[in-house]
Amino acid sequence: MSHTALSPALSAVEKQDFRNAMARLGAAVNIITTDGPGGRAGFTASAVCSVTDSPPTLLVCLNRSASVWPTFMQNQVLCVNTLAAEHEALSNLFGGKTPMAERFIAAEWATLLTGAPILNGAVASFDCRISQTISVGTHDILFCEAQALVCNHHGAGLIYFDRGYHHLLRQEAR
Ligand SMILES: NC(=O)C1=CN([C@@H]2O[C@H](COP(=O)(O)OP(=O)(O)OC[C@H]3O[C@@H](n4cnc5c(N)ncnc54)[C@H](O)[C@@H]3O)[C@@H](O)[C@H]2O)C=CC1
Ligand SMILES: Cc1cc2nc3c(=O)[nH]c(=O)nc-3n(C[C@H](O)[C@H](O)[C@H](O)COP(=O)(O)O)c2cc1C
Repeated sequence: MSHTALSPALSAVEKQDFRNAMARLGAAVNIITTDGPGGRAGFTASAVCSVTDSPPTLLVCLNRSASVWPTFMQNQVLCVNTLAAEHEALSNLFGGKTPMAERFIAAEWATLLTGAPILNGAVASFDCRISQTISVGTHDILFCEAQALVCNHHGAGLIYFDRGYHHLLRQEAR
């Protein structure tokens, strides 16, 4: 049986159409930090998700053209700091272009096991070692095995949806 390929004009998804559709997927906002021999760095990421609880693993997608990419590759440790509603301005600071020292001075940080900066007041922080990296297109998928956790059960979460920030409150807190 022969198959007729769809013409590229019908099957190809334009980059901008893909982005417009992706903008409709609400996602938590995170600041991903690292520290170690390569120095300290951090960036804002919405492309983060849970992979498996055994071993406890998340993934983070990082654009290889980001200024922070070499630092993460050198350090091989990172912390996924999931932001609270109050961290909207911080999210923009870590979202690109701002010099690294100016990003970190705007908040308070601690460390746990790996030395990656833990953000004070984050709704959750996952202190991780990078266990595996896979390149897909422009991005690297970093598989991150949690070594230690901080979980904050109070306060509102921060969601990025339709190219804007939204605050999430538990139903009973409204
Ligand atoms: N996964 C990523 O690398 C993301 C990058 N961004 C960057 O933040 C800035 C502002 O983004 P928006 O206001 O949401 O407008 P936008 O039109 O650039 O992006 C809309 C949506 O498309 C997806 N997206 C954007 N750039 C992407 C990329 N290079 N690779 C894969 N998916 C991508 C994201 O889900 C994003 O929310 C842009 O520079 C964008 O590239 C934002 C969200 C995710
Ligand atoms: C809301 C938001 C979500 C983002 N999500 C991602 C992401 O998941 N992956 C990524 O590589 N960049 C993401 N970015 C862009 C990076 O934060 C930005 O490229 C990074 O700070 C490096 O910028 P620089 O090269 O100017 O340092 C996001 C930006 C914003 C504002």
